[in-house]
This record gives sequence, structure tokens and C-alpha cells, in this order.
Amino acid sequence: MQQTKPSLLIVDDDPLITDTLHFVLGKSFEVYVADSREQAASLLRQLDQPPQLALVDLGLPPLPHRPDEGFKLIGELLARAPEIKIVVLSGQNDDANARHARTLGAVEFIAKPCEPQRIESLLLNALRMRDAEQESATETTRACDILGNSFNVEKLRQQISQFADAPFPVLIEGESGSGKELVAGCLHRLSARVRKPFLALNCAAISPTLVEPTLFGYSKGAFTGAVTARSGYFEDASDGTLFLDEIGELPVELQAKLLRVLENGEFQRVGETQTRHSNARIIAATNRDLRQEIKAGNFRADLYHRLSVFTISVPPLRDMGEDKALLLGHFRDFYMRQSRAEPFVLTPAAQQMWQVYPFPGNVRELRNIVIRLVTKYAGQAVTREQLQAELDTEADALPELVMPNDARAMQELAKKHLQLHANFSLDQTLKLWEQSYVEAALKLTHGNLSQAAKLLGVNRTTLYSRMQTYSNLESYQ
Ligand SMILES: Nc1ncnc2c1ncn2[C@@H]1O[C@H](COP(=O)(O)OP(=O)(O)OP(=O)(O)O)[C@@H](O)[C@H]1O
Repeated sequence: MQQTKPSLLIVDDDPLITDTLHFVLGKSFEVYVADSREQAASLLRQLDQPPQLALVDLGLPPLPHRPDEGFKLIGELLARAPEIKIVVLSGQNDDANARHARTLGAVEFIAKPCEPQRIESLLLNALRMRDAEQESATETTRACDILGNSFNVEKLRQQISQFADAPFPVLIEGESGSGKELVAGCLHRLSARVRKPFLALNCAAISPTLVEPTLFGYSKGAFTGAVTARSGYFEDASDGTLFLDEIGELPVELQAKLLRVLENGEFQRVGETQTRHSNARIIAATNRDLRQEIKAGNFRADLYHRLSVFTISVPPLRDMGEDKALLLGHFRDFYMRQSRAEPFVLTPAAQQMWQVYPFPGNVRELRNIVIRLVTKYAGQAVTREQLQAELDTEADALPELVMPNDARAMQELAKKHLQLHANFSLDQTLKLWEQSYVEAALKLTHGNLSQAAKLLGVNRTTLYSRMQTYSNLESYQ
């Protein structure tokens, strides 16, 4: 039996490059070629399944000498096909572009010119990672696999279990790459609908004219190309869950129809007058501020109120504290096992940088950084400089963080402090440090004493009695 080849989309405006790569990579991949962002979008709409991999140039028409189109393309590809692995192949090979492409979600950046064999091997590596992720996703479909122990993640889990079984819609808000789709899957798996279908439609992924027939179905002959009648997502989801990702992209004219289904479950297939009924539970997600969209006239206020009966805000990674280290460990072990590589470690200075880096691309960015570190530094200690090359920032832009367990850095700080302050008091300084940590823990946990005590590594009674000794602690009690 002939095995189907993995699919690859190449987007480049240089025919010499696309022809060569098509020829070489065509042996291992089913190759699709586009020469612009627009052509890539139209090609994706025609395919039944989005490609597993994409190899994209940054300088594309109409701005072939700037990276803007390529950056937009990365965002669009991930919006349409979140599992796609994107490798950037660009002549605009300055470091800032490489870093920004990675923050947007590209797994690898290759500077032109590059040997086709090396490109092929990087693509095959990305494909292995993708396959492993998908396998692990199907293995854990029964569980809710959100990682993290920070207060914000605990709160997220609590909200998920609280809302999972309610019959009302849930609106999930959060930045790109923060885990909204993961949350939607958990809501379904923890609900009584778990054995019913879970269908997901990315409203940004299909052309506006196809949204209505896709959601509601159509009758034979309803439009050119409708050769047979088809049910839509609302019918197919039946008593299950329908996840509408990027809901802010839903065309305004369709918002009224969605509102109607939410109000009374009624809808019609395109080209039919018969009213049908849906029991599907709606979960919607957005990375836009829908309240702003309402003000701008792009989103209906009544639909927003219906959808947001329950709202879940997925925290950005920068607000997940120590979870950054936990996720690093988790993804490192996972990808190491896949590539049978030796683990890398971060030097203390690199760990410090990891802890203060804000991860604008959230968990997706963190995961992609780990994939690159596994590939490049198996069995080695990654230095601050090596790590910095993978991050979307200049080292100076990152705040220095003195970790209490970094004795040398603490000593340096103490030295400066003693030199600068004539009337130094050890007791007062230690008290101030302690009070600052307590206050920070209380702020992070919104005043929850047990959670704060856990963060500080003390028991609740100890925390409480210490708080009594501070005269000017902000009121959390
Ligand atoms: N807390 C977490 N624990 C484990 N994996 C996570 C966590 N948060 C996110 N991820 C992983 O990060 C990746 C991005 O998450 P996901 O696709 O759910 O984000 P999203 O918010 O839906 O992104 P977008 O807005 O771009 O669609 C996924 O592989 C997801 O499994």
C-alpha cells in the first residue's frame, strides 16, 4: 500500500526558489506552492485539510523588501491551522526578524541561501514534533491537560470545572497562544456531553461566504457547487459541543443568526425554509477585546451578552510565575523523548532570563523555544547568550532578577546597598524584604492566605502571625 506523503505549503515569490524546492522536497512531501499571502489563503480554502508544514518567506508582495507580509502570514496560518509547523526561510536574515517570526509562532528560522537537504531535515524534524504532539493529545483526551500550579492556573481549573456542566455558553478570552483551545477541550471533556461530538470551527479560517453553509448546512442547489444537501456544524454537533474559535471574525450579518440559535436553538439550512433545532452547547473564544469591537460597530452587543454568560480569562504566560519553569521541564522531557536526545540544562543566568522574559507569544512560543533548544543543545548547558538568541528581545530590555537562591548575585546587591547607605540596619532591611515577599504573594493570590502561604513556602498560621507584625501592610485581611 502506498503511504501518503506529509503535506507542505511553500510560500515564496521567487519562482527559482519555489521550483527548486518543489523539485527536491516533492520526493518527501506533497507540495503546494503560493507566491503571496493572498494566494496562500485562497489555496488553504480549497484544501480539505490544511497542510502539516509550511515553509514561508518573509518578504512577500506587495512589500518584497520588508518582513511585514511574512509576519502576517505566520499569524494567519496559525489562526487557520493551529497544529501547522511553520519554518521561515528568508533572505531578511537579521536577528530581530528571526526572533519576531519565532514569537509569532514559527518553529525555526533559516537564512537564505540554504542547502535543500538541510531544509528537508529541519522540516522532517518539525513534522516529528507535530506528530508526537498530536499523539499525546489523543492519549490525554480523557483528562484535562492544563499544566501549571500558579494561582492563576488553579483559578482557571476551578472555573473550568465550575462551568463545564452548565448548559450555558462560555466565552474564553485570552492572548494568542495562551491555551484557549485547550480550555475549550477541557470544558467539553469534563461535561456530561463528553461522549457526544466536540466540533471546532475557526471563524478566521474559512472565507466569510462559507461560514453560513458550514455552520448551518445547505440544501441541494442552494448555491453553485452545492450538488448535494449537507448538514452543518450545528446539526453535526447535535447534543455535543460546538467550539467557535476567533468569534470576533464572524461576519456581522451572521451574528444575528448565531444569536437566534443561542436564544431558542432554531436555525435553517441555507436554501431551506424548514426550521431545525440544535442542542449543541456553544463555547466561543477570542483574542480580541469584544467590548472594543462592539464600540467599533463590528460585534453585536446582544450576541456578546448571550455568549458571555460565563467568561473565562486564560492568563498570559507572563502572569504564571514559576509555571514558566514547570512548562520548560515538561516540554523538554516530552520533546527529548521524541527525538531520543540528551536533556539540555539552563545555566543559572539563563534560568534567570527565562524567568523574567515576558513570552509575548505565550505557551506556544515557550514550546517552540524548547523544541529549538532540544534540537540545538542536547546534552549541553545553555548559556544566557545562547538563550537570548532564541528570545524576541534584546538582553538589556530584560529586567535583572536577583533570585534569593543566587548567593553571589545577592552578595553583589548587598555590597552596593551597604556602600550606598550610611545608616544601614540589617533588621530593618530583612524585615522589608520579608514584608515585600508577603505583600507580593498576597497580591498574586488576590489575598488568598492559603495560596499565599503555599507560594511563600510557609504554613498559613506562620503567615498570619507575621502579617500581624507589619504596621503598614496593604489591607488583605
Ligand atoms: N497551561 C498549559 N499547559 C500545557 N499546554 C498548554 C498550556 N497552555 C497552552 N498550551 C499549549 O500551547 C499551545 C497553544 O495553545 P492553544 O492553541 O490552545 O492557544 P490559543 O489561545 O487557542 O491560541 P490562538 O489564539 O492562537 O488560537 C497548544 O499546543 C497548547 O496545548
